[in-house]
Amino acid sequence: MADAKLVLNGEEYEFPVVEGSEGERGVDNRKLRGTTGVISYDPGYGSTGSCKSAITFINGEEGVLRYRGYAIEDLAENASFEEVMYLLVWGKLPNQEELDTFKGRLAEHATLPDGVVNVLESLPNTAHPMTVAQTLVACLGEYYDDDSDEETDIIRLLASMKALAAYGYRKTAGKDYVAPNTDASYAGDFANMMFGDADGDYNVSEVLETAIDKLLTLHADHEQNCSASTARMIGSAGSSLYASISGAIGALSGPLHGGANQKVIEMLEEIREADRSLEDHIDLVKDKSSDVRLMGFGHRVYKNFDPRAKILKKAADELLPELGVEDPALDLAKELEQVALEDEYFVKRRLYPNVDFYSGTIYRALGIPTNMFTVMFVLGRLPGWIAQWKEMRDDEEQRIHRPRQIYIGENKREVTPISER
Ligand SMILES: CC(=O)SCCNC(=O)CCNC(=O)[C@H](O)C(C)(C)COP(=O)(O)OP(=O)(O)OC[C@H]1O[C@@H](n2cnc3c(N)ncnc32)[C@H](O)[C@@H]1OP(=O)(O)O
Ligand SMILES: O=C([O-])CC(=O)C(=O)O
Repeated sequence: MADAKLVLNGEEYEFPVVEGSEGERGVDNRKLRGTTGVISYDPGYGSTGSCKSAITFINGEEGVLRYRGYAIEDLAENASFEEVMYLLVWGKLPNQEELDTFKGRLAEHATLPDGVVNVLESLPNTAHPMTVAQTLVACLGEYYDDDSDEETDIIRLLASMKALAAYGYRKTAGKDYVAPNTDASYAGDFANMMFGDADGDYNVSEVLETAIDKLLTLHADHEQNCSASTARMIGSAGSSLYASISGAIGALSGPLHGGANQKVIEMLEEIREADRSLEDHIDLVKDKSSDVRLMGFGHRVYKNFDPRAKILKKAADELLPELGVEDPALDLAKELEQVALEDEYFVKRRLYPNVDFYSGTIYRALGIPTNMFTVMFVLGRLPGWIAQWKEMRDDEEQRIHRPRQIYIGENKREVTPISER
């Protein structure tokens, strides 16, 4: 039986190849495209480049984030979310004519097909909004009876997402659906469908519209994170855009990923309700047996600071007074950040607030219910997922995503009769 080699933390180990595998059949793996005889063990893919990408650049040491070369700070300040969507998906900032055409196409596809609304109606009111979003995206493509092309699917999905998100909320709130307003901005239309009066005129304040627009931009892409990788993984099998994005929503819902924004507010509430000191909470987090993490802290790539967390903290400080909202959770979050950043445990592991730490206090001030926070993330991240999916599909080197494993199970065995086991 041949042995194969495993490289683990720079050291080589030998392990037996199970009979019948390529090694045994005498295929020299190294001669096959991209299949090496040595499989590196990299759980969680911490140091595996899964693709080449021209979309988003991150320097985790310096806290730099750029979409297509533009700094996140610049885009948040000087570009609308529609421009950012266009930039991510089509690779350039649109000129006025391109932007108008894009907005026109979004408006054309903004109304949800009746069948999708029927599916929404059939879901239980207790379903988590992320389950609702994932379900509706998975079936959206089934309700168009034409042979659509890739570009139309992209537009449809981008255009539908704001109604999918807002209607999910209105259904559980027992409110009538508000029709899309094709003259409004993306952020404004979402806000109107979410909070507007079904019979009333468009009446979204500039503060609300601007805040949502910026939040969406800040969340719009983040290279090969878990959900974007999921979209690429699913799409690499030739699966549809809808299937890929639906899977990405499932990945984002997890508390270690986008679901952390909901968990942060729940954690802050729990600390307040239990009247627990911040030091005690930090001790709980540090106690590995508690399995409690400081939600909204830590990041695979940022090891110094997350630029979005800085922007969001400042935005929360400015926006809450502007909205006339006082939220003790914001002060608590700031104090908790301070206590954590002075603690050796966090310093040593280079754990800092991530994008999810302050976003929830803003969502809450805007009137968005806690269980909708991660759906807000979906709304922002959608163009990033689409851009990643499209880039993968357009890449000539692309092939089905298929990591290998280090088999650690039993070697070849034979079935013994049940009476002898
Ligand atoms: C949009 C986003 O997805 S941003 C991330 C949102 N998620 C969260 O906020 C959840 C809390 N954070 C985490 O769980 C992690 O920091 C993640 C998932 C973001 C990154 O995980 P990884 O890169 O795999 O880091 P990993 O889990 O290996 O952590 C490294 C060390 O720091 C510790 N650590 C990491 N994050 C935290 C945290 N938030 N609280 C306490 N300890 C933490 C780990 O226990 C580990 O300690 P050890 O070396 O003693 O075992
Ligand atoms: O990049 C990651 O691992 C998580 C993510 O999506 C983000 O921070 O926006």
